[in-house]
Amino acid sequence: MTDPHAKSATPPSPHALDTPNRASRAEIWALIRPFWVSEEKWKAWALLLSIIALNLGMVYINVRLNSWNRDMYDVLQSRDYAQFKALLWQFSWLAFIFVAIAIYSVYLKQALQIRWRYWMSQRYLDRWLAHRAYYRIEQGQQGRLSDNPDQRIAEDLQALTSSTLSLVLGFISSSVTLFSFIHILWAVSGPLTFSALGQSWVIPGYMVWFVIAYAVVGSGLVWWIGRPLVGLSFHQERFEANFRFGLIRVREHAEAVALYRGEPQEHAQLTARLDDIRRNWWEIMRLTKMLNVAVNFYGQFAVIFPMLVSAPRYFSGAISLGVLMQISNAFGQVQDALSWFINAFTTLASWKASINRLAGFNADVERAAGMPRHIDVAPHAGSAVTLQGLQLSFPDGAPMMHALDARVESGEHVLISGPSGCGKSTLMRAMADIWPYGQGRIQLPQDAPAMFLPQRSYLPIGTLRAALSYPAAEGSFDDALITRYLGLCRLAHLADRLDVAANWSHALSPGEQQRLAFVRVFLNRPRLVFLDEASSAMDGQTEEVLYAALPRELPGVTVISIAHRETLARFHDVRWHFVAPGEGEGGGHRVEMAPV
Ligand SMILES: Nc1ncnc2c1ncn2[C@@H]1O[C@H](COP(=O)(O)OP(=O)(O)OP(=O)(O)O)[C@@H](O)[C@H]1O
Repeated sequence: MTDPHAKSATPPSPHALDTPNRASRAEIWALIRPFWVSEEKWKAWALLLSIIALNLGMVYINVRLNSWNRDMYDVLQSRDYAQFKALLWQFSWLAFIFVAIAIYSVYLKQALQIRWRYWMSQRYLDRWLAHRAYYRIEQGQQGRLSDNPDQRIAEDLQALTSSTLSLVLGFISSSVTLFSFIHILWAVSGPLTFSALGQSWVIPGYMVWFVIAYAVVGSGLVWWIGRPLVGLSFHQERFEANFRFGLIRVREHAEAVALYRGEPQEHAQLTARLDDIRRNWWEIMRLTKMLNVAVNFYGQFAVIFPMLVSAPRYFSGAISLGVLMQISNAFGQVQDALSWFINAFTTLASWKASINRLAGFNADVERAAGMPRHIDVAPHAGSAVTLQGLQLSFPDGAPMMHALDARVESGEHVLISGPSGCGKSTLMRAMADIWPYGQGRIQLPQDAPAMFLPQRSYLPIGTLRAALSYPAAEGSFDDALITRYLGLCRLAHLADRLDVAANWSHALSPGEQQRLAFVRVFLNRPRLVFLDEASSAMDGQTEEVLYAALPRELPGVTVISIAHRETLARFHDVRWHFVAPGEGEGGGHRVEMAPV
């Protein structure tokens, strides 16, 4: 059995960028809204409003610093030492408040972000694990349903929460900055008068128009050059995930790869994945280089541009040095704020992509949860397991098993046999209510807890005690009881390792893992036990010991087992044998019943 990380990962598709699900406004709202009206809402709103207040405080300090800038240069020009000292003090406390606000605005934003992400992730985990959506999404629906639920839950929720906050907070502070500094710029820049076409022209607040033109043209150019980077970085993430997944596969199947001497194959497929990363990375590098040319020229020129355009007024004596510096500073603020709006499109694009993928994931979970169940599995008051007109089909609707009517009395032991691939495990999946294809009715006794043992049991990574107790929580059983059953299942040598944490699916042999699964049965004491070749890796003698122990340790237990070894027949009362359909006879395998 594999590590849970590897289990949850499906091979990431390089086409994951193709997000056919375009989230509607209602879906976007449905994704964003719940947290803000949940039980967490008071803290969330308090944090958000505090952050907004801090951001507005920062804009205010920037406005104060802008006037300070003007005063400082004027004082320097007039060589007024007393005023110079006063301004230095003023700067000190302004800077102190600014630093404090800057630190706490980031800190509170991060706090809000983790609260929101945690809350959303919990909700998504609930939905993914409920109604066995996690299983149905993987089962038979590949290609149609969205890939990588693990990435949706881990990465997209993180991206959604952080990008939404950045966009909202950025929008508010950039709007306020823009409003405040355009106001200042308009007030201090004065009119530009010039002659053209034999006429005299006056442009009021001309710096405002210059900064708008500069930011729109400059940031627009930067955005236009950098636009393909959004897609490329998404691809990069996929390729990285693909590569990581390949490495995990080798790690998880290390023994099989080693026995097959599959290293050259593995090397080739890992190199192919690495090549994808490299190819995409070169594209990213090429674009980043072009982008850096634009960004650096734009940034550097922004330092002298406002001076250049206000120089005529300064040299004509219309404005002081302080005002020149104030214009330059206000120009920078307005330009930054405008650039934010232009660059926000990039963040918006990735935010929208995350939204689309999450909306797709939600739709898949809903579809999986609401998948029509033609096989009705229901509890009933009786003590028998009954199958009424149970037919099994393949996912495409082709018949797998003929209609079956059967009854398993409490305490009865049924052996299911038949050729490989005929549908034995599927019959058990149907009884476990995880196979939706087919029709008919299955009734299980309502007060009889059931336990299904597959050929390879799932062993959680953790202590041996936790693995033995699963699905019950660690600590549910006495050590003395665990030790007794370890002895019964011929695992006494593990008794002193109950507290050892390990990846037990790697540490134990397949036969030991199957014996461990039997310990679980004895500890959890179900009334119904389904064994799907659950002892196939054991030696015949141990297998018989464990089959014999079942009714002795769990008196009255009902056992339905699939097994290939004839020696096990004597532990059963009835045999259900799958018989292949004859020539020209459709409808899948027939099940014949006979006493053993
Ligand atoms: N998720 C699935 N999608 C499509 N076909 C499936 C799926 N699961 C099982 N099958 C098919 O259903 C058939 C029955 O499978 P099942 O696992 O029940 O066989 P089995 O009788 O238990 O075989 P074995 O003895 O080898 O374990 C097989 O042909 C298998 O390929």
